[in-house]
Amino acid sequence: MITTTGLTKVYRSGDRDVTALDGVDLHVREGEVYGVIGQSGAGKSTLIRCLNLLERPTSGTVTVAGQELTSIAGRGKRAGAQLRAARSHIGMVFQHFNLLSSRTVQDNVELPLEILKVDRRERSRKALELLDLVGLADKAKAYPAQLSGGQKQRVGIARALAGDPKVLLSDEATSALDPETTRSILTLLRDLNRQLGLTIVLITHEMDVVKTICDSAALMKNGRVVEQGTVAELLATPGSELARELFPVGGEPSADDRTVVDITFHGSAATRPVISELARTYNVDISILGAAMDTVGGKQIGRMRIELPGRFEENVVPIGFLREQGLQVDVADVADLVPDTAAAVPAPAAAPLQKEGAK
Ligand SMILES: Nc1ncnc2c1ncn2[C@@H]1O[C@H](COP(=O)(O)OP(=O)(O)OP(=O)(O)O)[C@@H](O)[C@H]1O
Repeated sequence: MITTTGLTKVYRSGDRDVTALDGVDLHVREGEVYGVIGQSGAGKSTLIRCLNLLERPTSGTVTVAGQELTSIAGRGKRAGAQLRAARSHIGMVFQHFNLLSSRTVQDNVELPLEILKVDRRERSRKALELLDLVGLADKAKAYPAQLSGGQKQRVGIARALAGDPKVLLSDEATSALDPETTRSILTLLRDLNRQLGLTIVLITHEMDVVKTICDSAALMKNGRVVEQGTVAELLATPGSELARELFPVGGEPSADDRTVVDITFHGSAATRPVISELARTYNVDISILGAAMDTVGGKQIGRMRIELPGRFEENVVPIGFLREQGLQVDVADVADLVPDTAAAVPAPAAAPLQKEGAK
């Protein structure tokens, strides 16, 4: 549904250039909820704004629903009309809602339809239908100031859907909301994705958002996408930072002559008794050091850190057994995990994906 190739954006800031996007190749499949995560300044906002050409990329291409937007050249009248038409298939939701305070809720939702020159009756019909869809049928005549944050975002979502978009872009849509309201907005986005077959790209700095509704995710750093794929693919990728952030498992070994193994379960492997099979088959004592089980995009996924007696060389066969079961198995470096040794040689800390402050 969305493909970018070599997407690059360089801003001129005073007398220096800032490369906000540095050759981004993104692939978003039709009907998926795709999360882009990264720290403040990683280039997430720039990426999402380039997807509907709110921001003109310096180079590279953007193709949405088969149409290459970046080939609609220039800023003339004709290019403007073409771009408006293409953009009507792409809705956008903003962190601070961007509602017009002087207009009623219904008139805010009708705004994109006015721009598309839809007649008044049809505009009104469509706006009321969308307000019903987002659960605000009774607020049509209210003004934004009379609404809660969550209700304002519902209006923002209804407005974004006015042009019957195939794609919805969400720029930190929940980061101004409290946790409960965040959950209700994420549920609404998930329902819209399923009911309307809407493809959703959302940018966020919260791993919980990815965990709650995303089928796929990309991690951005310094203007580049450093990891991307379905959540299951990421979990199956050795050393994936996103997988580690999604399912952090801690736990230190009881001594340094132990083997520590991180196991990722998904699909049918999540429900098989592999640990007890391992213990029985190899008559080995297994300690569970840490574990996290969760449901991601409706699928059960989990990670577990176990400890086996003896060093790695003594555990090659049991580890091979786990791999044969189709599990993702990563052998941890015990020297990094034992506190005394780790203090002498500090492991690089995984930077928390937190916003460092509002822009
Ligand atoms: N209009 C602009 N002019 C100059 N530099 C800009 C502009 N917009 C963004 N940048 C720079 O581009 C880089 C990427 O910014 P961007 O807003 O895309 O990051 P982000 O990941 O969305 O961050 P945040 O989570 O804080 O919103 C940053 O270094 C930023 O300072």
